[in-house]
This record gives sequence, structure tokens and C-alpha cells, in this order.
Amino acid sequence: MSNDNPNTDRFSHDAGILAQALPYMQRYEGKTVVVKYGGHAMGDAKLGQAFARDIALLKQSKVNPIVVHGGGPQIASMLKNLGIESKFEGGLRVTDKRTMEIVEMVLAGSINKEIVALINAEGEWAIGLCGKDGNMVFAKKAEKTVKDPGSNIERVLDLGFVGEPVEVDRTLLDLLARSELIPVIAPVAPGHDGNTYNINADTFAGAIAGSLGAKRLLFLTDVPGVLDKDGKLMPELTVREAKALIADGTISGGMIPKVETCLEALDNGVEGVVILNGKTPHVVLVELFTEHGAGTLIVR
Ligand SMILES: Nc1ncnc2c1ncn2[C@@H]1O[C@H](COP(=O)(O)OP(=O)(O)O)[C@@H](O)[C@H]1O
Ligand SMILES: CC(=O)N[C@@H](CCC(=O)OP(=O)(O)O)C(=O)O
Repeated sequence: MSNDNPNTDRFSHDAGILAQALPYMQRYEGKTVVVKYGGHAMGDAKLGQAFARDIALLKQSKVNPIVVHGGGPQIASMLKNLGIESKFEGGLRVTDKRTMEIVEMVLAGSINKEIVALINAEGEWAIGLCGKDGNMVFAKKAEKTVKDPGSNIERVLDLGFVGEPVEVDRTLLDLLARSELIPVIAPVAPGHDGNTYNINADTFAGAIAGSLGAKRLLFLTDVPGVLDKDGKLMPELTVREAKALIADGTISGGMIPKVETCLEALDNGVEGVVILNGKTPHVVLVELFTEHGAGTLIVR
């Protein structure tokens, strides 16, 4: 039979891609994937839509996706509009009572609902939550110290209402995993002291993924992954290799706490953690459902 259908080539190309993706889709079936969606990866409408489509497709592929989002730049811009200065110590936002109110409004309010709406527009059912909902996460005041570079003396930081997660109750998340709903979670949590705490979104995502023993924890950031001394992407790292890269200075700045959160999550039972570029459209699907992946996978 002669074949003069101009679509045949395209169809067989697409069929080839689907056939290759299938074993990867099966690998994640029924498994939990926590995706940390950072504030720097948001903001572009097309990218936001591609992200929401990826999350929707994961759910349709019977994966259990959980989104934990940040929103640092968005908080900064709201604070600026209100004439409040953003102040950071050791990478964390110094959060007084008024700032905490704004942080909660922006994270658990506008950003959270924007992501929910984007996923819903892809035909899925997302539900916006924060640590307060269903008593999911409790936090305590963060205890951080920094070494004074001149004297090397340790100084205790008072970051106000910055918290660290101390308890994660997975009841609500387990319930949602068995439902049609996709949780979208803001990193705000109550303390047993009655206060509300602002938690770094990477730390929060690590705690959620750890409590669920997630198959994957994906960090969407603004670089392709962990880069070596020549700026080349390192597709896979062990815990030992990652520690060595921190020690020799190859990993620096904001990548240090990110990789440290990855190592902690692995310690707490997450199977693999990936750092990848949130500015690449459909990076989540490429990472999970292709042989080559997209970022740096860190495993034990
Ligand atoms: N070895 C490295 N590989 C990749 N990025 C690195 C490395 N060392 C330092 N960085 C820096 O870490 C940044 C990512 O951390 P950060 O800005 O805190 O991310 P986010 O705001 O997405 O949480 C990168 O933009 C890069 O400047
Ligand atoms: C304590 C602390 O610093 N909290 C962060 C929470 C948001 C966040 O982490 O957002 P990104 O992931 O976009 O950076 C903040 O207030 O900016």
C-alpha cells in the first residue's frame, strides 16, 4: 500500500516519543512527586501555563503531584508598594508582625490561588492550602546563628516570625492523594504558641516530601541544575559528591541551602531530589518522563 499521507511521518515520530515515555510514566504511577515552584520561575504567563499543564498531566498519568510554592520576589514587590523594606539575614526574610501579615496574604492568598486557577484551567481540580489547613504543618521559631566574618564569633539571629517545620501530619495529604484533587501548598504554618510563621519554601517542600517518603522532590530554580567549575550541568550526584562540591566552593550562594535541603530530604526518606530550570517550558515532564531527564538528580 502506498503511503502518501503527509502526517504519517509526524504520527510515527509522536508514537515513538510516546512509546519511549511509557515506561517512565509507569515508573511513577501511584508515586508521590513534590514539586517546589519558586518565585523566580513564576511571572511569565506562557511558562506558568506550561507548568500547570505538566502538573495536570502528572495527575492524569496517575502520579500523585504535590505543589509547594514560594513567592519571594512577589512578597518583595508587595512590601515595596506598601513602603516596607525587605531585609534578609542568612538568605531568610526578617519577618516582623506586619511583614508576616503581608507574607501570608501574598503566599497563601494571591499566589496560591493563581497557581490553583492555572491548574484548574488545564481541566484538573487543584486545592490551595497552607500549613494551617488540616493541621498539616506546625512550625517553631527558627533558631539561626551566623559567624561574624571578622571575629569568627557566632551571633544568634532574631528573624522574627521565621519558622522551621517541626511536625508534618500527612492525614490530609493522604486523603487528597486518593482523590481527584491536587494540593498546592503555601509555606506558611502555625506554631503551638499561637503565632503564624513564614517558612523558606525549599525547607517547607523538603519537610513535606520527607514526611511522605516521596519518590521525587523537584526544585524549580533559575539555573539548569548543579553546575561544575566550568559551568557544565552535572546530571547526577551522590550525597558524598554534593558535599565535596560545597566544601571546595563549586556550590556557593543560594545553591548551598538548596543542596543542603536536598541532602536532608534524602536522609528523611525521599528517594531522589532534582534541581532543574523552572524557566525551561515543560521541564517537569522532561525530567520525569524522558531517559535523559533535565536537571541534576541527587541520590543517596
Ligand atoms: N554550582 C552551582 N550550580 C548552579 N548554581 C549555583 C552554583 N553555585 C551557586 N549557584 C547559584 O545558586 C542560584 C540558585 O539559588 P537561589 O537563587 O537561592 O534559587 P531560588 O531563588 O530559585 O530558590 C543560582 O542562580 C546560582 O547563581
Ligand atoms: C523565611 C523566608 O525567607 N521565607 C520566604 C518564603 C517564600 C520563598 O521561599 O519563596 P522563593 O522560593 O520564591 O524564594 C520569603 O519570605 O521570601
